[in-house]
Amino acid sequence: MGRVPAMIRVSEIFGPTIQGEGALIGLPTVFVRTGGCDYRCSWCDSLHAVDSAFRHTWVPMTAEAILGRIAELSGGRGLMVSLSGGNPAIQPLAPLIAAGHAQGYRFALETQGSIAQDWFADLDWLVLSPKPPSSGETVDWDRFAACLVPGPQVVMKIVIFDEADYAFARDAARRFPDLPLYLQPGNPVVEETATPTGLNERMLWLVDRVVQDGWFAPRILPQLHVILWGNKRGV
Ligand SMILES: C[S@@+](CC[C@H](N)C(=O)[O-])C[C@H]1O[C@@H](n2cnc3c(N)ncnc32)[C@H](O)[C@@H]1O
Ligand SMILES: Nc1nc2[nH]cc(C(=O)O)c2c(=O)[nH]1
Ligand code: SF4
Ligand SMILES: [Mg+2]
Repeated sequence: MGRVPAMIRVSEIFGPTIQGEGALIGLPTVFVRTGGCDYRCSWCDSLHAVDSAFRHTWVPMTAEAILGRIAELSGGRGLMVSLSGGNPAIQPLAPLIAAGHAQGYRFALETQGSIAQDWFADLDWLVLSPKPPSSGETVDWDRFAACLVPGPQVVMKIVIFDEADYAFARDAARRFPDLPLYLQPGNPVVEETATPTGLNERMLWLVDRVVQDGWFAPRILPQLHVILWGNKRGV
């Protein structure tokens, strides 16, 4: 009997669009958003992939089926695939990454760093996004450090809403001085039907804060997709 392929729980697959955040900003990307998360950040902009009330919308898919959909969306041309969620680290993604590489795709994975997997080593990019105090979650730094496997380009991306989050980012930078750091202002209005407000003001506050401190290591970037499309899903 053949092996039953492990199922990946998928909330949505969309693109190509541009990566709106962090190190790969602006790069044409297909997103695979998995369903389910071990965190529940107070300001999560992707609750439809976190809250179990949306569980009925998550579809179990094989790696082969997901690659088929990526190929449809990309016209079969290799491009960057972003594995996000929810927490994609809780899904069996190793076969998808291996088969996708063979077809010319590259893979970035976005995770909070709460769960490490051996197969992170097979990624091209690993975006670790430890959660600041405003999220209501608490980082286990030992678990976070366990995510730092050799292989992918690893970067850190931290969302900042307030002064306490800023202090958290400074502490994270002291703990992991070798990780390129991206700071991203938080979007406080995440309902799909609502228009985000005050994005410019938050960005300006953060730029000011960093520059006034003489802290010249991080890059400060807005969520480009939110500027362009607001809280619309699937972009
Ligand atoms: C929805 S999460 C999914 C991946 C993973 N669970 C994580 O948090 O890294 C993708 C990225 O969006 C960020 N994010 C979520 N809600 C946000 C908000 N309201 N404003 C700004 N960034 C947000 C997260 O911090 C993370 O960097
Ligand atoms: N365009 C675009 N860029 C993104 N970067 C991170 C996203 C995410 O929700 O993981 C995201 C997203 O949903 N859309
Ligand atoms: S860890 Fe990521 S997906 Fe999970 S609740 Fe927080 S922001 Fe949302
Ligand atoms: Mg998002």
